[in-house]
Amino acid sequence: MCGIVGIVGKTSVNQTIYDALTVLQHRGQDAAGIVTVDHQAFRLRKANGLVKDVFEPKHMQRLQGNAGIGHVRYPTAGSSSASEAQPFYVNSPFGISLAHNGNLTNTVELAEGLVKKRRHVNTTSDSEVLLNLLADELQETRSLTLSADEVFDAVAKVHGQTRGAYAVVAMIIGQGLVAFRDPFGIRPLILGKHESATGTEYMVASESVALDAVGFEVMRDVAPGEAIFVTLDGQLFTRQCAIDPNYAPCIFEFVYFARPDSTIDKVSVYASRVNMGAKLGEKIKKEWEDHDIDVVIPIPETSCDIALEIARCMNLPYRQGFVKNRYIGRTFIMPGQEERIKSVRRKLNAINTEFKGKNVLLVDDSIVRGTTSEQIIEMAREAGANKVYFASAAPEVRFPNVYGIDMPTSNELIAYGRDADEIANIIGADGIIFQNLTDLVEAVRMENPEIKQFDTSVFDGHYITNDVDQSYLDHLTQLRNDDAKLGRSKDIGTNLELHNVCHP
Ligand SMILES: O=P(O)(O)OC[C@H]1O[C@H](OP(=O)(O)OP(=O)(O)O)[C@H](O)[C@@H]1O
Ligand SMILES: NC(=O)CC[C@H](N)C(=O)O
Ligand SMILES: [Mg+2]
Repeated sequence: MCGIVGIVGKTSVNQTIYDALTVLQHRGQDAAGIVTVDHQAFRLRKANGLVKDVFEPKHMQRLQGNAGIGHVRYPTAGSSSASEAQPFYVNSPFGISLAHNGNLTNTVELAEGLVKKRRHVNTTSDSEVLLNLLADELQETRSLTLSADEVFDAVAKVHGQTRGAYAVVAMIIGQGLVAFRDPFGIRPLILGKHESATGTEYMVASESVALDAVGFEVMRDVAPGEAIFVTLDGQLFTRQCAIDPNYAPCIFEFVYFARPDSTIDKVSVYASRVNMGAKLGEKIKKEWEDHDIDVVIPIPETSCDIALEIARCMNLPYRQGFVKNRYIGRTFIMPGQEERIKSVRRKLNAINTEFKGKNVLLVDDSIVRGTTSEQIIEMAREAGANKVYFASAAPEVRFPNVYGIDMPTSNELIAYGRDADEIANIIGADGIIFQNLTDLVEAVRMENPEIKQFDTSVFDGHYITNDVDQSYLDHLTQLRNDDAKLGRSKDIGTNLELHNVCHP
């Protein structure tokens, strides 16, 4: 789940993009990049690492210009090499740079098509394919100055060919900023503005929190299928570019990915999590009528708001029994299972007094691979808990994700082919309870009933783009299982590296 940002400002945008990326860091910890437009040249800095480590003062100085885009990466395609960090660049037409959140499901077919058009894609990244596709459509225009309609026609043609999830920002030299969202709006994208002394500045970002952090005011969500074009002198154009847009945002954004202080598609992520807590609390009361739970304890950080509501609903005390090391990032989006396992104990530590002799209900937003729950239950027992129950605010995750969350194989999912008792057994819980899918959907929809459906594929195997079959999933397994990823990581550095050219 990557984070993207794009700004057309009236003064230098480097610091604003940097600041926006720091509050989108929870969406991708592997790599970061910024491109700015400095007169007729792109300035680029991208590398592996966190935002604070990637951009040193010397890089920031080079990132001159009043317009730019930025990206934080959590890889779901290709390798994790720095050369596959984003934004990507292509020199024709005009010079285009692009950053993408999501994952295409027909990358192979699109890449083959590009080869036939004599376009070269140098990496295994789906985002570089997407950039070349956009470039190829823009190439059809003949004018030196693009009109908004020419840009929108190109986006419409991109929609016509691509399948999967994509929220995109792209910068075209001499022309402006383009942003668009796939026809299902699977990944989030929001538009904002800032009235400066010299005119209106526009910004698009993955989450509203990025706008808040840099003093931009939210205008609205970019609609599924819609495109935004902001000229370099600050004129805003918008158009629906999909033939049949069909709102179906990814429900996992609300469960886990997004920050609670963001609003996505008019849904407060925080409020939706509180609703998840209320629904799950009711279910626990109903199904475990004679429970002997003494205390509710969240597994920081994402589940805290959910657990607090469960405790309120069940009339039980809520205690922060685990302390989170604030310097360790999110474990789920770390690249390898070994690192994820090690990081749970580095990240969370128990306060023994909160567990000693008690029957505790541990709450998490979700159980995916079971990496966290298994170790946390062990820690609760080591801390002296009597019984350890477990509640998950999301239903059992049984199907791979193909839209920008890196869980490509069923086998790695703890709930795959197992019922609740078997899962409880493996993670060592005395009892386990999962949210119902209908309750989860309702918890989010309560905040915006206009959303009629969500992508819930990880729970029910129904892939909203209707193009995902078993052979595609098998292909994905082959491509992205841990061994394959490890193999590819050895290639790091062998790609043509068209980035970080430094003029001292
Ligand atoms: O079953 P698993 O494969 O372990 O995945 C689920 C866990 O991973 C996430 O936490 P993470 O540490 O990534 O982030 P957080 O601090 O935002 O909760 C999520 O909140 C669950 O705790
Ligand atoms: N999580 C994402 O949005 C990933 C974007 C893109 N597919 C990549 O791997 O870089
Ligand atoms: Mg967590």
